Amino acid sequence: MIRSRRHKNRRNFGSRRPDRQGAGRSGRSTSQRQGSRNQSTVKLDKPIVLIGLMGVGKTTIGRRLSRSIGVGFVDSDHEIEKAAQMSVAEIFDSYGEDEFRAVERRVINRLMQGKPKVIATGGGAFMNEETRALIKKEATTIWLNADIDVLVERTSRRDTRPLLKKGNPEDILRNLAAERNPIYAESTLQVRSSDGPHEIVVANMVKILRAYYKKIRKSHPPEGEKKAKES
Ligand SMILES: Nc1ncnc2c1ncn2[C@@H]1O[C@H](COP(=O)(O)OP(=O)(O)OP(=O)(O)O)[C@@H](O)[C@H]1O
Ligand SMILES: O=C(O)C1=C[C@@H](O)[C@@H](O)[C@H](O)C1
Ligand SMILES: [Mg+2]
Repeated sequence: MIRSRRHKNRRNFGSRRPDRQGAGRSGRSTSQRQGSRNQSTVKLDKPIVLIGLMGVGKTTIGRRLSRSIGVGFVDSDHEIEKAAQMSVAEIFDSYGEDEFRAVERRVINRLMQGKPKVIATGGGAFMNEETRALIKKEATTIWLNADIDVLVERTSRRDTRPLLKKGNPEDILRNLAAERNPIYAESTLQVRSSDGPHEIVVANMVKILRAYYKKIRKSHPPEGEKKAKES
């Protein structure tokens, strides 16, 4: 089992609670403070979990989405790297993918506790049966999707994804899309991550989220509202 270098005596290092990470003296995270300036705060009942292939924008779009709706943001790959004090590539090299997936499940479980926030996952997280069951039970999921040629270009910008080093990145992404897309399609919502400014994708996400919350709150009004209607 991977052990945190910072927490050598702690087993299951992925279980540390993150609630106040990135929080300033106000106790609110940077993205919460920035979000409150944008006047588009959305009240979340559950975390929003972003899923999709490598390079689709889970991290960069997710961070912007969190600012835009005034909630916190965390990224499971970054949290794993922080806890292990190793990069994702080093974890794959030293411990293998199975161990990475086990740590990823624990970290995502921890990240879903506490105040609802936006959580960007690694591209393979939702493919793990246990992790998927946990995410589907506890979160609203958004599948970010894009064409393969767009993903090839975006992932070519950084050499940090171990799965893409095993051969031709375009072939690997095509195979992963064929295998994963039917599973990603189990998400609550889907959004295209087309090329162009990130803000356009974020605005589209906010629109789709608002429509979804409106629909579910109409069919399942919060307890307070239900009582008011009954009386
Ligand atoms: N909608 C978009 N338009 C233009 N560029 C984008 C868009 N979304 C992401 N990018 C760019 O693509 C690259 C990869 O994005 P990002 O790291 O957010 O992907 P990811 O889904 O988190 O990937 P991974 O699963 O490997 O963590 C970054 O350079 C990012 O700025
Ligand atoms: O798609 C995947 O399986 C991965 C995506 C990255 O975010 C990392 O989580 C890791 O490189 C594996
Ligand atoms: Mg990412």
